[in-house]
Amino acid sequence: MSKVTAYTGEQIQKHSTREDIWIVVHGKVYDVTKFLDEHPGGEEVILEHAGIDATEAFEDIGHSDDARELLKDYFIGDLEVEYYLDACRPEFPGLHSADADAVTNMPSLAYGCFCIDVFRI
Ligand code: HEM
Repeated sequence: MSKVTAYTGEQIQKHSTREDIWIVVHGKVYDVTKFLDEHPGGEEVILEHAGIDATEAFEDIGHSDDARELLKDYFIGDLEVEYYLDACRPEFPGLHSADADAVTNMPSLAYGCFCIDVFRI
């Protein structure tokens, strides 16, 4: 099985233009450059989340199961563990500790620091 690449917040933030745009949803990184034109909700809302975590916006809209399936086509890797948690990286808001996915979908802990505080909440 091939290893999934994990990207840091800094790496992801470099891809924040219309020509090269990555976003993060539930700890997974997506290259949505080719999807921008096709997004039924328009490109503007995706551009607003260029290079950052779009989980909250994605969920607030209440995307369909089809939309969630579609995400898979654009998957390029995981968000590195240390960027998962707001507490660790306030400048790159990751998943919130209350989000069960943050724990269940967490990639290998081998990727750098881990913020233990989340489990105390
Ligand atoms: C790669 C990420 C995304 C994918 C694959 C995606 C996919 C879709 C799809 C398939 C729809 C049609 C309705 C549905 O099936 O739910 C949709 C609608 C929409 N999406 Fe996204 N979306 C993404 C990211 C976002 C983000 C980050 C926002 C930020 C707010 C957003 C906002 C919207 C809005 C406003 C609509 C229109 C809803 C409506 O007019 O009924 N989407 N999206």
